[in-house]
Amino acid sequence: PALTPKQLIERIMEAEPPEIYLMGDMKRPLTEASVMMSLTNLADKELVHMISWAKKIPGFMELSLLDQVHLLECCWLEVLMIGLMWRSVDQPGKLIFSPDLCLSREEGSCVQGFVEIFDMLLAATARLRELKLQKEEYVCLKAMILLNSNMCLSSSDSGGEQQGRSRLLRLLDTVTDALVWAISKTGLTFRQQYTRLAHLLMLLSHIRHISNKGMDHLHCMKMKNMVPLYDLLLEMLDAHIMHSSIRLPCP
Ligand SMILES: Cc1cc(O)cc2c1CC(c1ccc(O)cc1)=C2c1ccccc1
Repeated sequence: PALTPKQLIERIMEAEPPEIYLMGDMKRPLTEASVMMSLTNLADKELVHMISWAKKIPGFMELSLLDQVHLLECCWLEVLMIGLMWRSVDQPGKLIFSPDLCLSREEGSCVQGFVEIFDMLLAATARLRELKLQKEEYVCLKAMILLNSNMCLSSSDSGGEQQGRSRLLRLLDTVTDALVWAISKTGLTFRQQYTRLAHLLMLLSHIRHISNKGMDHLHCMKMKNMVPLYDLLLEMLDAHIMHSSIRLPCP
């Protein structure tokens, strides 16, 4: 039986991952190495929760295992980043990586090449604040990032693949219906509702852009042995590098 938009949102809200504490792992003073070490430590923990989050999204488990892996490989940093933005929405000028790891852009500048990406993250976060993003809208957007990451690593176009693709698109439509439902609860006029839908969806292209910049930066950090990427993270990073055509030289 198909879920109503309200029921789908309730299921996705329940799937939300817990807040991760670094447990005092953040060594002061901040150095490039200590920041990247802490972010790697944090992200590695978050990825474990991200996988169980995805499996709780109704319909995700019905996709082929290959599709499930491809979607997560493609969007994991986008999902981490929209989560970061959501946690930071009430604290202008700061990025709340975790309750015990908040960085200002000055502190971020201690990592070479970080401040440009920080500013993009802070600007996108300011946009969420301006839009007064609701949690119901946030969880729909995050699920759309996963389902819309378009299997950028899509395999051959066999018959099964076509069936998988149409199932994925139907799933994406159910989350779109849930987002439209969440927006309709904000008491806006119809015109204001579809304008808000456009504003929220346009944010997704910024998040993809910031994630691509972050992935390039992370790759350079890895090449400089700045981040001890753990197995899961290494696989995720390598999947991106393997499938990205042009690799800019590390600055
Ligand atoms: C801007 C930038 C540049 C960069 O090189 C790396 C990262 C980031 C942000 C970020 C991040 C981590 C956790 C989050 O919850 C949200 C974002 C990471 C990062 C670090 C190590 C492993 C994985 C991801």
